[in-house]
Amino acid sequence: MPQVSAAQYGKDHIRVYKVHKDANTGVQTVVEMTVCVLLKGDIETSYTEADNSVVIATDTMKNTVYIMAKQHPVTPPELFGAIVASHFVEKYKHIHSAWVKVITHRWTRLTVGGEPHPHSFYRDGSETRNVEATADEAKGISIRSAIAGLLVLKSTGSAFHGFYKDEYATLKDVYDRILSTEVDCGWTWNTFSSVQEVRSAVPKFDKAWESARTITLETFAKESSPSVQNTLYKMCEQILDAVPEVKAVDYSLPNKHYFEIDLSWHKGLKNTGKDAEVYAPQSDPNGLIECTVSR
Ligand SMILES: O=c1[nH]c(=O)c2[nH]c(=O)[nH]c2[nH]1
Repeated sequence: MPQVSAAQYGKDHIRVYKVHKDANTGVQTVVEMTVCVLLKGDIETSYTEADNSVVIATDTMKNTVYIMAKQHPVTPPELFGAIVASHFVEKYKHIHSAWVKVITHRWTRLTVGGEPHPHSFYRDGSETRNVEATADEAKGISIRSAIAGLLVLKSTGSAFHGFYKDEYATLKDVYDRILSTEVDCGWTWNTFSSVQEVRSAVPKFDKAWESARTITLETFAKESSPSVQNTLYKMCEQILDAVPEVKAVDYSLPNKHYFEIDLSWHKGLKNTGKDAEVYAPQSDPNGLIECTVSR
């Protein structure tokens, strides 16, 4: 007899924008998010018996996100994610776990004539601040905060040599290479027992995001990198040091390769090794280096 061994459902790509208007100064502040909600619980019969009585419509989930955004702060995203996730497990007896992902997009205030503009913004890059909050009846609220889509490149200060060589290996040791990656860096907080506890931690969330971002960028720039693996580990160590309330840090780093081009066929042009100037950026395949470092 087949049985449902795992099931969750929800609404993805709920796009929400919220503006805060300061009545005294006229300064407006905006937040744009893309939210995903996935619910688990006693919902098997909706799959096996077409029993829709247990189904909170995904349309209802979308409405709920709008209402929560109206009634509560949407920043920091850790708090908003926890509020939305907890709502579903508290409101519906048969829902035992809710996973909410909040992707916050960048709207950076424009500077006009040297002054911050009161209501105009620009998208400075595809980087996003992401939060996954899971409210679980039994386990409390777990939160993973992350930086995603942060594209970086260094034109020197990276090497890769001494790797395993056998009859399948063709890559040569390289002592000076281009290193480029799109950072996905996450940090998982010690579990919270309630939304109230998340609320008490509010000042820590922005600070942790700033620390993780600065550590990532500065280590990437300053470190003479022997491999993506080792540079990534050094970033994890520093974030664990900087944010005592997190229990684990993870990175997923694609290695975006830039290949040298031998142009010697054209009038003996030198364009390899120390003479390399023109490279061919590769879109695929790419290396993918991942690691989680826990205390
Ligand atoms: O930093 C690197 N790590 C690898 O595991 C690897 N593999 C590879 O081909 N190039 C690189 N670079």
